Amino acid sequence: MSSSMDSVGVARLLPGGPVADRVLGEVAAEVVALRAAGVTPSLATVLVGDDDASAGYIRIKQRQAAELGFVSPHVRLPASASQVDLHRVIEDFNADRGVHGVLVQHPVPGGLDYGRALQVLDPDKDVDGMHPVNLGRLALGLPGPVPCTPAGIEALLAFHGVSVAGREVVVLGRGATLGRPLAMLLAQKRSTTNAAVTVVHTGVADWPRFARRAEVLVAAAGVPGIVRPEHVRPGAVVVGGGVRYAGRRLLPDVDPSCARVAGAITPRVGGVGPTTVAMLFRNAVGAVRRAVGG
Ligand SMILES: Nc1nc2c(c(=O)[nH]1)N[C@@H](CN(C=O)c1ccc(C(=O)N[C@@H](CCC(=O)O)C(=O)O)cc1)CN2
Repeated sequence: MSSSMDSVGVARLLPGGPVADRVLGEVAAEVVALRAAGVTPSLATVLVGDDDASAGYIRIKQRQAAELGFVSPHVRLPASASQVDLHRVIEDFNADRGVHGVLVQHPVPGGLDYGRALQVLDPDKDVDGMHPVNLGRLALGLPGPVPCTPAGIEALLAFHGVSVAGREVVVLGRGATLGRPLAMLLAQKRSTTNAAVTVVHTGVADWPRFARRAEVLVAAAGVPGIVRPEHVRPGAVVVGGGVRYAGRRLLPDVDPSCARVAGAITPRVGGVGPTTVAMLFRNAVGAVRRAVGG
């Protein structure tokens, strides 16, 4: 771990931008090599409904795909689409040998089941690492796509020299997209992981007791402002992973005043978010490699 545990005052910032730039640079080099070998990487995107924030993220991903040299077919379904409509789109992309990766933006409108839709997706084309087969691989430490935000957090900590090996990491939140996969990831036996991980959730009345123990505290609750300075061990590393959206406005779990107590902290904007998009493309290029047998 860095010297952050020794100093209390104004926390060192842990931006995600440079981490994303590095990962995207590696992906870009791979895309050049794939194209030189006659392979055109393809990442399909699916958006259901009219959620502004989701439409914005799809635009970001489409733009990034084009910059990196991916083709990126897109299907937008109306909010009135049925589960069967959504499954049909996914099945069509599954069957298309020219499409290497598929992402379904979440959340999907109420009435649709994102988890069921993921089960229809070919696990080899699952660039979000959220198919049960891929979460199973993560649980067993087998190679495969890792959910983007957890993978981004691991990369962000490693990039900034925050070692979690042998450290007490507390993940506040147990959701399928962040808390649970992150806990599995950080507990793995690798140089950038190997942590002593505790998962606690806001249904545990005494969750602050666990949070205050953490040398690295990851907020993954999706409850705006829930993590406050009194929940942070002085000098700890605080990672803001969880967010909730009010329209397009992002409401993070971590109150900015935590920077007074933490040794290091991700910024409210430009922290974990950019690494999420970068990891999507790392997974996407992995899907291309699997498809072409590389
Ligand atoms: N299929 C998926 N759906 C969703 C995912 C995902 O990984 N796969 N994650 C989020 C949304 N998301 C990407 O899809 C995403 C969220 C936030 C950011 C980001 O960079 N945010 C900025 C803040 C911008 C602001 O203030 O509004 C930041 O953190 O600096 C990128 C991607 C849910 N859906």
